[in-house]
Amino acid sequence: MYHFIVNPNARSGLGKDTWNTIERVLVDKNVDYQVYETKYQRHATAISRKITEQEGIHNIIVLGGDGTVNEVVNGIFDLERVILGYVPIGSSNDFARGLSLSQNPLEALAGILNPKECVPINVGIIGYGNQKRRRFCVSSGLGFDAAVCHQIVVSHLKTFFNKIKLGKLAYAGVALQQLIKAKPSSMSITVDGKTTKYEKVLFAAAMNLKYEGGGFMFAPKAVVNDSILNIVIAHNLPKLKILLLLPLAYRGLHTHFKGISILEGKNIIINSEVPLPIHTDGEPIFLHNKIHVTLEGKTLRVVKR
Ligand SMILES: Nc1ncnc2c1ncn2[C@@H]1O[C@H](COP(=O)(O)OP(=O)(O)OP(=O)(O)O)[C@@H](O)[C@H]1O
Repeated sequence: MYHFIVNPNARSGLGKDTWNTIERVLVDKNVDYQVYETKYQRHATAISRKITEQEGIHNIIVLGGDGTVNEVVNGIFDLERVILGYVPIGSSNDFARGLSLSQNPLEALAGILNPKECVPINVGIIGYGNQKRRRFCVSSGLGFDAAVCHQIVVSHLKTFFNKIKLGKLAYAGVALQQLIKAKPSSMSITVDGKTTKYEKVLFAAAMNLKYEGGGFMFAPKAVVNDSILNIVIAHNLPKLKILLLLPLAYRGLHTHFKGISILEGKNIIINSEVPLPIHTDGEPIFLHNKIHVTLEGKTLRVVKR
């Protein structure tokens, strides 16, 4: 039995259309499936928790964007008892990009129904506030990148630009606006017990996969199942230089420049002098000074093709 968790609203309604196409194939092929459409924020977490609380191995297929994958993974009761399939239709698709999954829905479905390769992936955990925790698959961090995610959610720009198939333009516009507003902060970053102080940090992100923000290859050396997180720190950078580095980051070339530091480790504590927005897989969480990032002990199997 395949459990499809579908965000009909992903990419401003494309989720529903894609599901209709997928469902025709499932009916045609006589596949045993159950569909659950998400109706509100975090609904996908409740659905996946309910499915995975049952005994046995569960085939869960997510149809949505990175945010829906994040919500589903946060609901999984036991990571080792799930095989996750993914039909990516979000605006960012960094999870699919980082794992080199097909971004063609029917091709992705064919792989899910007849898998040739599954990859075990590490799952990150961010701790913040009063003992709150969230899992992530792509990245989690604080500062500028999280501020962009916040603003995207409150501005409705993404809905408009998605409708005219230019979702990425919404991110570019908001990123520019947030860059102008950004006030870099001092941070002390402890990785596996070693603390380094950084001045004027624009953002610090713990990355499990290479890409975030809709295709920025911020961590070119990240490997999804090496049990190591890459911590990308952008610090002491004039804003004009950041504008020049962002396009280079699409190809991972920003790492050659002063002001970009990348650390590696699995137990990370970030203390910021001022409270900053934080995010998990692009889903915003409000302002915090301190985060603790690490990895789950168990991996999650994802159908690759
Ligand atoms: N029925 C719904 N109506 C409105 N929002 C929903 C609904 N179902 C889920 N959501 C919320 O939509 C948000 C974003 O969804 P998702 O990530 O699937 O698509 P996206 O934003 O288009 O893609 P991406 O995250 O890759 O940019 C999630 O935070 C989720 O909680």
